[in-house]
Amino acid sequence: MSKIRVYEYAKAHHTSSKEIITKLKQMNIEVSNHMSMIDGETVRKLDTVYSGKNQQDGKKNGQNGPTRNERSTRSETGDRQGNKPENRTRRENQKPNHGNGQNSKNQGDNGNSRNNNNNRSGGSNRSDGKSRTGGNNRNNRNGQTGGNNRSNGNTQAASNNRNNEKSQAASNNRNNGNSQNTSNNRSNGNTQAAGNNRNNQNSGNSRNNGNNRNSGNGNRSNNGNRGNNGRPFNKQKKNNRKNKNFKPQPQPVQKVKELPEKITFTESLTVAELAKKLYREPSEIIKKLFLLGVAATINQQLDKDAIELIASEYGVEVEEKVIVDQTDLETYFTEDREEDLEVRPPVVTIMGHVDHGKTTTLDSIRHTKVTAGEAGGITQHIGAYQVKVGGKKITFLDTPGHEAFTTMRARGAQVTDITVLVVAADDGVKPQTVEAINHAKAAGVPIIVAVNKIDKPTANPERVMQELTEYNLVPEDWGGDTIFVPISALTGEGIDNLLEMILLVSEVEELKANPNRRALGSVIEARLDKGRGPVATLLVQNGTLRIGDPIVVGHTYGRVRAMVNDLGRRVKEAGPSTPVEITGLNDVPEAGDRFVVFEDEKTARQVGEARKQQAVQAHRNETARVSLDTLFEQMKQGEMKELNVIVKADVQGSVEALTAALQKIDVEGVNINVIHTGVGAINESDVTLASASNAIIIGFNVRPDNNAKRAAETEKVDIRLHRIIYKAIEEIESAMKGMLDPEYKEKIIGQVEVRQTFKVSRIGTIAGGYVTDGKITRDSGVRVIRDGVVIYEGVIDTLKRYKDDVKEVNQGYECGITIKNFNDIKEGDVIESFIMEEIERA
Ligand SMILES: Nc1nc2c(ncn2[C@@H]2O[C@H](COP(=O)(O)OP(=O)(O)OP(=O)(O)O)[C@@H](O)[C@H]2O)c(=O)[nH]1
Repeated sequence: MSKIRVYEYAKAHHTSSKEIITKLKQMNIEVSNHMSMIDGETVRKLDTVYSGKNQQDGKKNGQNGPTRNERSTRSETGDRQGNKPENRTRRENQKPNHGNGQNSKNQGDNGNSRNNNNNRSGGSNRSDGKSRTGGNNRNNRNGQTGGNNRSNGNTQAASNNRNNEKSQAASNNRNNGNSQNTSNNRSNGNTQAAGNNRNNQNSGNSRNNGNNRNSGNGNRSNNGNRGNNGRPFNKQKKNNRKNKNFKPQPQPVQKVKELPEKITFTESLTVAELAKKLYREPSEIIKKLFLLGVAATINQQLDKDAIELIASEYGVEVEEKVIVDQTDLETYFTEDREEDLEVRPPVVTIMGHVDHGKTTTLDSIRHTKVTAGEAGGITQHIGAYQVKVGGKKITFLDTPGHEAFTTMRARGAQVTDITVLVVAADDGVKPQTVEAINHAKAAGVPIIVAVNKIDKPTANPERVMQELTEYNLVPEDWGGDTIFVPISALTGEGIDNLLEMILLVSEVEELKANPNRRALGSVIEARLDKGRGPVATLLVQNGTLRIGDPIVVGHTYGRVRAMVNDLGRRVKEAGPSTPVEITGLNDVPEAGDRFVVFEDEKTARQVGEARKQQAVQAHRNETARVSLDTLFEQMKQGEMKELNVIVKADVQGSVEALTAALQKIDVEGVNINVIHTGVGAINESDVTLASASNAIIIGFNVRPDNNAKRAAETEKVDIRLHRIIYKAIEEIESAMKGMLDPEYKEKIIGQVEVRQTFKVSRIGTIAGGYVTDGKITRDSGVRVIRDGVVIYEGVIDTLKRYKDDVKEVNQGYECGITIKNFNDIKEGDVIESFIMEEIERA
């Protein structure tokens, strides 16, 4: 036997998936849920249990009701073979009755009555004579052919048959809206006791309950009932013929909609929603859930498991639709299958200290390689260029420096594969060299060191190597794994070697992309061109970009109108790692923005417009960066595992002391990671790095310069300034423990002009004043200002209006004030009232 799903097996064996799963567990066969596949072997094992059990079920209790088709088949057999199989059918039909307590009771009764009925039918044979035994079978057969009534008529009162006739006719009509049972009830009502009718009502929709009903009737009415039964059975058969294969809910007479083949949902469905999708009454779903041990209300949300379980009960396939945020461009940056990947050129950024030769190196590479290789090309600055070395391409971002690199990274674009760190051999490691190292390390990008200016007589490459070992950049010759290439950007010496090394590292990095998909990548730079409109240099990071592609770039969108490469040539397509300048966007994007090509322009426009809206909204809300104030919250929510810190101080000694002390802080769950240290003022580069790495900056005896201040404000970077090391440590530690004291800010709330003073023994000097501005409150702090100078600061002792103590006095009113421990108040003094307000933490 081939593989089969648990629920299919359960269906086929008239049992619940749950029971099969339990049974399998008992057999030590693990299945996760009802959708799990079971193999032939397992099926055989199950068969040993269920094939026997089924028969028994059939004989003994029929708890696991068969599908109706089966039921009808059996009843058919029963009809042909005699009472016993019919009896089985009836018992099996108990299942639908489980729906509510009353029903179950009835079932029990019915079950009994059914049995009894069989007995009775035997008995009835006796009592009714020929009519019953023969009549029964015949009836059923007749029922099939439509001659039922007549055969019944032979044995019973004609009126009964007529009733049946009528009732059936009526039932056919009525059934359109109601259950068959009801109709049966009515027909039975003519012939039977009212008690039956109640049973019928309880029985719910199932036709089989009709049997029960009939069974419950006295012998006298059995014939009539059988007549009734005959018809439904008959109908069942017709239905059976229609649906050869299993159809769990074929209520043929009712206009119940066919079950859908498949239903879909996202996240969850309420019982009512699921019922609607399955074209079933919610009560039916609630019953099923009840049988599965879940007491649910109509508005209850069902989880995926419950939905699948219920759907499997009906044999309906379920598909969960995961909502993808179409506007999140990151979701399009999906992994490719290994077999679709092809090697792509590395993207290289050149970093280093001022004047160490970054630009000269970039120019040197470009001139020797680009112009020589691509004859006739007029190099054009588009923010990046490609060179060919031995048939392999390398892409250089030609905005040197780590600022651009980190700005891009801060915007989520990690475009660089390899960093070339240019260090002048005559100058050695300088602050920006260290910054560059830290920026590259924070981004996890491999570093190749280009020791530049080796043509200079003062060049000392050894010293550079020595100094860099301090930053874990150890040359291979010295047992490390960093590639050092001595070059002279000016003379071109060593440039070829540098390029070779870049290719070597890129090979190790196994840089690959899939050229056969819609393009995705990042913006290198963008500007507004007077003639051409918005112009953006895009770096294709995956896929192939083509002219005419509908595209979303950051918060802009459009269609790629024209593409120009770094040689100023028009191109029709650009593969992975290729920089191209495009036009056709509706607005100017920003460097570091992501771009994604869409299938059609409509979607691109929708996504682009939605992103624009979001950007406006986001700008209003401003994303929360890590700050000491929110650190504890983020730690609690498990968002922070590592606190990135940048340390800037006045002297190297302080930097080291502070760094060492920070690293010793031991608070469970969070590590402190000092990503960059430096001597001197906090600069813009520190802020960009902090922003890109979600770090906080600690300044010791240093201040941020104006650019840094501005950048920190816009980027929402938390800068903490200290003059005492242990205070800095304490602050971080308490922030990590969630014990940062609230911050207070003074707020001046009013001014009182002293117009008179009264000296009262035992009380002191009372100032008779007039509130000229704002108000003064009983609990506010006060400052006594005389001739623009604060002469006393304290708190109010009493505040009165006439003789009454008051809580506050507003502008335009007079009041009497005494100040605690201060009696030197004079006419003309101004009493300033203030309160300390807690600053809301971001
Ligand atoms: N002798 C010698 N001079 C060099 C070499 N490389 C660069 N220079 C000189 O060093 C100076 C600075 O070079 P740049 O390429 O502008 O340095 P940079 O790192 O780009 O400088 P910034 O753009 O200011 O950060 C220029 O005068 C270059 O001519 C070299 O290999 N040898």
